[in-house]
Amino acid sequence: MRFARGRLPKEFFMKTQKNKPLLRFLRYSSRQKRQIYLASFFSVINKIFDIAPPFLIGAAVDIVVKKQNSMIAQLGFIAQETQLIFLAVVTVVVWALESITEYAEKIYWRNIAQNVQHSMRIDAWRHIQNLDMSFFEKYSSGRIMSIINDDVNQLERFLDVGANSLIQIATTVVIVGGTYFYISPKIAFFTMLPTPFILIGAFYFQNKLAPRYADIREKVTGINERLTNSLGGITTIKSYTTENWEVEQFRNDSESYQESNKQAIRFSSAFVPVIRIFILIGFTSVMLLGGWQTIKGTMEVGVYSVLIFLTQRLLWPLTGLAQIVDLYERAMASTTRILNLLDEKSQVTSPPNARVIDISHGDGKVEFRNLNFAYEDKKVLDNVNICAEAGQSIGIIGPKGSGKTTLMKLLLRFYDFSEGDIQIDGVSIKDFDLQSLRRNIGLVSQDVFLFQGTIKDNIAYGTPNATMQEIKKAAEIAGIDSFIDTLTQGYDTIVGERGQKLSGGQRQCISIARAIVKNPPILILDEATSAVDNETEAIIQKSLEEISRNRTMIMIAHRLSTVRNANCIFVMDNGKVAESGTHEELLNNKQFYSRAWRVQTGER
Ligand SMILES: Nc1ncnc2c1ncn2[C@@H]1O[C@H](COP(=O)(O)OP(=O)(O)OP(=O)(O)O)[C@@H](O)[C@H]1O
Repeated sequence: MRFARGRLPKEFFMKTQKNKPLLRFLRYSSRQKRQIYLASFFSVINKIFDIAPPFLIGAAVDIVVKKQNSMIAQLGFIAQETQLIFLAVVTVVVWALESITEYAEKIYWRNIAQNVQHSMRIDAWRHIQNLDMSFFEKYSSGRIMSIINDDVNQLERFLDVGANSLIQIATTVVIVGGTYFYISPKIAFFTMLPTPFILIGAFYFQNKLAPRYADIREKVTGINERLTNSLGGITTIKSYTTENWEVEQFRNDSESYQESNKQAIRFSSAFVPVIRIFILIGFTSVMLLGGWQTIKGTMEVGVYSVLIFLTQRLLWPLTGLAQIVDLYERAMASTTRILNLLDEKSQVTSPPNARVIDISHGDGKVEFRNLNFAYEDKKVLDNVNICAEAGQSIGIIGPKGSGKTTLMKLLLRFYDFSEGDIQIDGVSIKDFDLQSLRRNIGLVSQDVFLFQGTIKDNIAYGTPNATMQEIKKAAEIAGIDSFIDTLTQGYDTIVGERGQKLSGGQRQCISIARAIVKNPPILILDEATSAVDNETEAIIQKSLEEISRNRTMIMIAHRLSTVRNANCIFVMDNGKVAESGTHEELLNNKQFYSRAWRVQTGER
C-alpha cells in the first residue's frame, strides 16, 4: 500500500488507533514477565535513591539551623560534627546504592529490549516462512524487510528508555506527592495542580502523533520497496539508462518520508514548551506559598528547602513525558505493523490428522481430476484432466499463459483449488501433511533462484547431508560438471547474489543438479532447460533417462524436443487440455502440437 504524501485514508487512522497495540504488545511480551518485574523493581528502587538527595540537603540545613534540636540529633547524635559525619555516611551509602540499582535497572531493561526484539524478529520470520504464496503477492519484499528490520528496531529505544522513564516518573509522583501532602497539603495541592493538565496534554499529543508515526512507517516501507525493486532490476536500469529517473523517484520517496517526519516533529517539539508553562505555575506556587509560611515562622527553613528541591524533582521529569510519548507512539506504530504481520493467517494448511506421505521411488501416480482454478476472479484452469502414471514421464506444452505452471503450483499446494482434485496414488493432496507433500516433489522452476554462497551449497540446498560424491554426480547428470571443473575454486566458487556471476544456462543446470540431489519420487521440470544451449540440452536429454528412472516426471516446455520422448504429452490451451497423446499420435493429429513441431524443426 502506498500513499500520496500527507494524504492517508481515514480507515488507516482508524485501524492504527483501534487495534490496541500496547495491549497486544504486552501480551506478546508476557514471556519476559519475570525480567520485566525485576527491571521495574530496580527502576522503582533506583528512583527512591535518586530522590533522596533533597532530603539529605534538608537534613544538612536542619543540622546547621537547629543544631542539637535537629532531626538527626533525635537519633542520638548530639554534637553537630557527629551529625554531619553520620549524614555524610548516609549520603555515600545512598549514592552507592543508586549507582548499583541504576546499573541493574539499565542491564535488565536493555536486555529485555534485546530479547523482545530478537523473539519478534524470529517469530515474524518463522511466521512469514510458513505463509502462503498469496501473502507474498500482497506484501512486497520491501515491506517485509522494513517490518523485520526497521519496525523491530524501533522498539529498542522505547523499551530501553521509555518504559523505565515511565515507571520512574510514576514513582516520583507517588513519593514526592506523598511527601508534600505529609508536609503541607495546601502546598501539595498547588504543586500537583499542573499534573492533570500535563497528563491531558500527553494524551492530546499522543493522539496527534499516532497517525503521523503510522504514516512515517509507511513512508519507510516506500523507500525499502523502491530500493529492493531497483536493486533487483539494476540490469534493466542500466540498459535503459534510467539511472537519473531512478534517483528522482528515490528523491520523491525520501522527500515524502522527510515531510512526514517534519509533521511529527512539529507536534512532538511543541509538547515540552506547553508542559513547561504548567510546571512554572507549580514551581512558583511552592516558592511563594512556602516562602510566606517560612517568613511567618509556620514552616521550618529545612522543610522549605526540601520542598523547593522536591518541586524541581517532581515537575521537571514530567517534561520527559514528551520524549516518552514520542517513543511510545513510534514504538506502537511499529508494533501494530509487526503484530498485524504475525496475525496473517495461512489459507493453505495441513488438515487435522494429516497423512505424512512417503512415496517410494517408482510409485507416485499424479492425477489432476476435473480441476478448476481461478486466481481471485480470473479463471485459469477449466476442467483439467491429466494423469501421470507412477514412474512415467509426461510432457505439458501450450502457449504462454495457458495454465501450465499453475498446475504445478497447485500440485505443490502453493494455492488451493476449490473444484476438482489432485491425487497422488489415489489420495487427495489436501489430505497430506503439507511439508511431507512438498518433500516428495522436486521442482526445477522456470524462475531459477540461486542463493548467495558456493556452487556446492546451492546444489546441496535442501539436502544438507548430501555427500560431495552425490553433488558431483548430480552436476554431471545436469551437464554442468565440466564447467565447474574449469573454475579455480571449483565447487567452492561463490555464485554471487541470485547467482549473478553465472550465465542463465549455468544457473538452470545447477538448479537441475539441486533437484537431482534431493532425489524426489516426483519431479517437475518447468521450462528447466529453456536457457541452456543446444549442446547442454542434448546432454540433459541423454541424462533424462537416468533422471526419470524410478520416478514420476512432469516436464513443461516450449521446446518440444524436451518432451518428445514422454509417455504422454498434454497440450494446454487457455486453461483446458486441448490435445493429448504420444509424440507420434500428436503429430498425426495435425493440430497445435504438429504445427508447433513443424515450426520448431523447420519442416514445412
Ligand atoms: N499469482 C497470480 N495471480 C493472478 N494471475 C496469475 C498469477 N499467476 C499466474 N496468473 C495468470 O494465470 C494464467 C496462467 O499462468 P501460468 O503461469 O500458469 O501460465 P503458463 O502456461 O505456465 O505460461 P508460460 O508458458 O508463459 O510460463 C496467466 O494468464 C497469468 O497471467
